[in-house]
Amino acid sequence: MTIKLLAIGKTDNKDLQALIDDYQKRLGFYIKFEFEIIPDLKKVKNLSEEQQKQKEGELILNKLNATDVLILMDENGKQLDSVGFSSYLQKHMNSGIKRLVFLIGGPYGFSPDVYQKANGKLSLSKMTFSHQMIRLFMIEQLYRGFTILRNEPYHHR
Ligand SMILES: C[S@@+](CC[C@H](N)C(=O)[O-])C[C@H]1O[C@@H](n2cnc3c(N)ncnc32)[C@H](O)[C@@H]1O
Repeated sequence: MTIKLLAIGKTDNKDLQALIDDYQKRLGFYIKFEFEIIPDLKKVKNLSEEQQKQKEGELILNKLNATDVLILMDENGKQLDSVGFSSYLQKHMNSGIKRLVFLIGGPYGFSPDVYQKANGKLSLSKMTFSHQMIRLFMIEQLYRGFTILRNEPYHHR
């Protein structure tokens, strides 16, 4: 199985990018991992929030394969602890799917079309994080999940 993390908007912050690069590299030792950024929309001044979400949604849906399992990162989604998340990953790997896609929305969240296409929603907290920071938190949780599955001494229960 491949895990893909799809997000909207490039990170300009070099420190954040360096941490993402570090965890992305570590995660790559455990699983085929793809991280793709859809560039921010241009000329958004004249677009309402709804129109912006709709356009982002079209770009997102174009990136998906028919067989992908799509999980939206959403503060109102299902909450798991890290051990539970490692089991969640194992369950998806056992199910024989080709690619598990975790999607991080833009500043205003997801369009109705994207919600409709989703197979599930996952929350990292009831608090809202920036669309830039959540990608680091998610990659770290993926890495942590695989260290738990391998019984490696990164996660302390
Ligand atoms: C600034 S938030 C958007 C918040 C917006 N109110 C919404 O309706 O989603 C940007 C993106 O970060 C992700 N995100 C932020 N906090 C999260 C959390 N606690 N758990 C999971 N994803 C989160 C979601 O993918 C969200 O679409």
